[in-house]
Amino acid sequence: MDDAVSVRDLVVERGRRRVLQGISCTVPRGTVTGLLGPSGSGKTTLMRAVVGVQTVASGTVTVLGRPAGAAELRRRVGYLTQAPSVYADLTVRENARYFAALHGRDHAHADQTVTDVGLAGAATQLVGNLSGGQRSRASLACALVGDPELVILDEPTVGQDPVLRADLWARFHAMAAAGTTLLVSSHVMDEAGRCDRLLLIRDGRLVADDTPDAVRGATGVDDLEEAFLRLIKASEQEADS
Ligand SMILES: Nc1ncnc2c1ncn2[C@@H]1O[C@H](COP(=O)(O)OP(=O)(O)OP(=O)(O)O)[C@@H](O)[C@H]1O
Repeated sequence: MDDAVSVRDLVVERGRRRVLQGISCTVPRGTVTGLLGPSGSGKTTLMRAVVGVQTVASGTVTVLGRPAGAAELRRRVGYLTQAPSVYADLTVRENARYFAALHGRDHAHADQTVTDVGLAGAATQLVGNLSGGQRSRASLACALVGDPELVILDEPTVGQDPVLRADLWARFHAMAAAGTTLLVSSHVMDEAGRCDRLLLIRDGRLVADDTPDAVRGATGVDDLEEAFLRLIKASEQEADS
């Protein structure tokens, strides 16, 4: 099976609104797949459905060959939410070691993961005293420390400076090269070009599911932001006709 995630005809309603309107897409194994779209387009909702914590109205979500949310997937899927999920009264290192222990990993592995997200210099600081960007990276370390086969990252680079963002993307690609599958959301279009594949959603509908080069080729423009605008206009014209 080549796809880590397969979504078919997914419909999700939240607060009586239909926020995913029949999405079908796949995330191939060993890739960094970008999930892009404007604020409120449904990125987090789709990620929640993949993790298995979102009630769905209809459709199917298959993750690593099992229904999303199956108990056996818990150790195989890592999820970074937008709200950092770390203990404020523990240090970065203590947080990483705690989550590592839950996955049967040792201290050395936890400390390496802290270094991998660029937090070696803050390892002994209490998470409650960190900046927002640092806290987000501490949370990332805890999501990655169990070496999940599938990693779902909701806007992992928000609040990071350009050098750190580049480092994190290099890290994501190294993980993919080693066989991990990553689904990474962003509403920063300049990050789209860093992905192997792109899923573009708008108003709960999929507008593109392709490689960055194929998106450029289909629209005839090099700039991915402009390419997405063209795809959105084309999809709106299709919907109106
Ligand atoms: N708990 C909720 N109850 C009702 N509606 C919700 C709830 N959470 C999200 N929504 C709505 O669902 C839609 C999709 O939200 P979602 O968080 O998936 O978007 P997003 O693309 O991740 O946005 P952002 O980039 O701002 O994080 C939005 O219109 C939002 O207002």
